[in-house]
Amino acid sequence: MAEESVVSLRDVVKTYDDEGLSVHALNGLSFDIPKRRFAMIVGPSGSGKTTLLNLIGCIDKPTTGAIHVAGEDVGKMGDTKVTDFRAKNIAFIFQNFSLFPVLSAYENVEYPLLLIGMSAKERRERTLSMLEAVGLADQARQRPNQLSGGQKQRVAIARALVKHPEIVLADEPTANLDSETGLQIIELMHKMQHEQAVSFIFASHDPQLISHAEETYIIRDGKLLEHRSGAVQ
Ligand SMILES: Nc1ncnc2c1ncn2[C@@H]1O[C@H](COP(=O)(O)OP(=O)(O)OP(=O)(O)O)[C@@H](O)[C@H]1O
Repeated sequence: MAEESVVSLRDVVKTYDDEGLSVHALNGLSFDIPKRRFAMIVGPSGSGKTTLLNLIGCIDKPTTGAIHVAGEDVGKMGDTKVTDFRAKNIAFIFQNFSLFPVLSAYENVEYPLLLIGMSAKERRERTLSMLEAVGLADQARQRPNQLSGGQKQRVAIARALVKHPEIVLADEPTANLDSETGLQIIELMHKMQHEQAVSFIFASHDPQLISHAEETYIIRDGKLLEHRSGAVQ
C-alpha cells in the first residue's frame, strides 16, 4: 500500500448469496485512494458503490481479496478489533441523515464522543466548536424534526467530524436535498474536509457533487472502468 493512500483495494471480490443465487457485486477491484481528498465512487444503480463503501467502512468483509484502510488490513481483523477501529477512524453520512430523533442536535453530535470514552469537558468543547463550524450554534437544542433537511445534514456532518476520524464515508449525501441546499452542503463538506485534513469518500449519482471531486473512480458491474484525478464533467 502506497504510504499516502487511505484505502487500498487488491483483487476485491464481493459475492452475496441471494436465496441460493450468487450475486457478484464486486468483481476484482484494485485501486488506491489517496489520503485527504474529496474522492468520489461513481456508477449506475447496482454497480457496487454501496457494497464498496460498506467494505471500506468495515461494515462488511470482502469474499476474497485484500482491503487496507488507514494502513490496517481490515479484511483480516477480528470482530472486536474491527468495531474499535471503526469507532475511532471511520464516520458515515447518509442520504436520510440517520439522526437520533429523540436527541437534540447537540446530543447527536456529542454521541460518537461518548462511544470513544472522551471526558465530559472535552466532549463539550468539541461538540460546541463543531456545531459552530457547521453554522448551527443557535440550533443546538433543537431535535431533528425541528430542523430543515439542510440543517439535519449539517448535524450529520458535525457528528461525522467531531471525533476527528481518518475517513468520512458518504452514501448519496445530497439525494434528499434540493439542488441549492445540496450545493451548500457540498461546499460545507469541502470546506470541512480541507480544514480537518480528513479523507472524504462519496458514492453518488449527483452531477453537482461529482463536479467537486478531486479523485473519481467510475465503476460498472463491480469493476473499475476508469480513475480520473479531478472531476468528471
Ligand atoms: N445484501 C445483499 N444481498 C444480495 N444482493 C445484494 C445485497 N446488497 C447488494 N446486492 C446486489 O449487489 C449489487 C450491487 O449493489 P450495490 O447496492 O452495491 O449497488 P449501488 O451501486 O450502490 O446501487 P444504487 O446506486 O442503486 O444504490 C446489486 O446487484 C445488488 O442487487
